[in-house]
Amino acid sequence: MSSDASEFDPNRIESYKFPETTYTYSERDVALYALGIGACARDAVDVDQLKFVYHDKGQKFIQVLPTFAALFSLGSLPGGLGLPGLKYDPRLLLHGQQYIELYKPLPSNACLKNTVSLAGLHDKGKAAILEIETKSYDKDSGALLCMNRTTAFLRGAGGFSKSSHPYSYSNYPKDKVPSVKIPKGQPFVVFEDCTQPSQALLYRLSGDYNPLHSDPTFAKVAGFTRPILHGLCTLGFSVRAIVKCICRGDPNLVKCISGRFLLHVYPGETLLTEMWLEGLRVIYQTKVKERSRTVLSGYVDLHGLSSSL
Ligand SMILES: CCCCCCC/C=C/C(=O)SCCNC(=O)CCNC(=O)[C@H](O)C(C)(C)COP(=O)(O)OP(=O)(O)OC[C@H]1O[C@@H](n2cnc3c(N)ncnc32)[C@H](O)[C@@H]1OP(=O)(O)O
Repeated sequence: MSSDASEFDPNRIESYKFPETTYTYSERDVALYALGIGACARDAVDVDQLKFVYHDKGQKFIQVLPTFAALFSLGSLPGGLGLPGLKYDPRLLLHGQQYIELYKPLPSNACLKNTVSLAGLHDKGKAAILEIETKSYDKDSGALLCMNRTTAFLRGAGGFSKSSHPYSYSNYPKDKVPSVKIPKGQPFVVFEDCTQPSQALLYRLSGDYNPLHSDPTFAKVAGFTRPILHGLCTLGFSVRAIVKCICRGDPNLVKCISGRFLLHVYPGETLLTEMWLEGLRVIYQTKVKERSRTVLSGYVDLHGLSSSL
């Protein structure tokens, strides 16, 4: 049976072969990203942060924060989500989740080859959930550096299932689904950080130019009183807090990162990142202080613990 080209067609989406893409970045991009997620904003000589924006203490290369890897996922989709069979309103797209596995320390400049595939597609009735997997290889050495699984929550695009059973496709086992239970006890540490009113305007220069984060009229159509912060910016603030407080500034202790965006953040709001340590897993949740609302939760797995902890 042929389907109408303007219809949401899960089979066409599933069979789409994404083109391979390249993504090149320099130390300038690394430093700009770090500033975009608030590094050194409160203290320009912070010993745990300066190395992410400057050749501190004569270091040869600027160090790379682990969440920088998330940029490769959006960078691997230069045409955005214009997939055949995917019918949705781009104004209603929200970032739902981000999952990152890091296999090697990220170089401070590189040319990457990205392979992209569909990781999941789910009909939630009021929304469609689309998951995209990106594997990033160093083009010169061929080494696999990291994998991203990016989840888009497409409001209003659900209801496309053809049977009574809601459509659900995943290319990874269900027990690998990032889920997190926040412990009942007091957090091991809480880190407070202020986002700036201009935070999203700075962060967008790292490559996500969606007007949801900069254009007041667009933001209103999307259902917000003003432009909201990029989810990946909030994730960057939270993981930077974990690198500072638990990894004692060492970005290479981070093995894997998982986060679910629970509520939007307005630029200028204060973020409180609460962290619990369970073995080599840091469970975290981030709250907006002014509204007492949790906006992000997830976990970060570490290779080991800093000896000074
Ligand atoms: C793929 C590449 C393109 C990515 C482009 C990224 C562009 C960047 C955009 C942004 O940065 S937007 C800003 C960051 N994101 C946000 O601010 C979103 C914050 N979250 C919310 O507002 C809400 O959580 C929500 C996403 C609107 C969902 O809330 P809602 O109340 O509508 O959902 P529920 O009724 O609780 O759940 C329905 C169903 O969906 C599942 N689900 C809920 N939240 C998420 C989520 N964040 N990610 C993935 N899935 C989610 C939930 O489990 C339910 O499923 P079932 O349990 O019923 O099976």
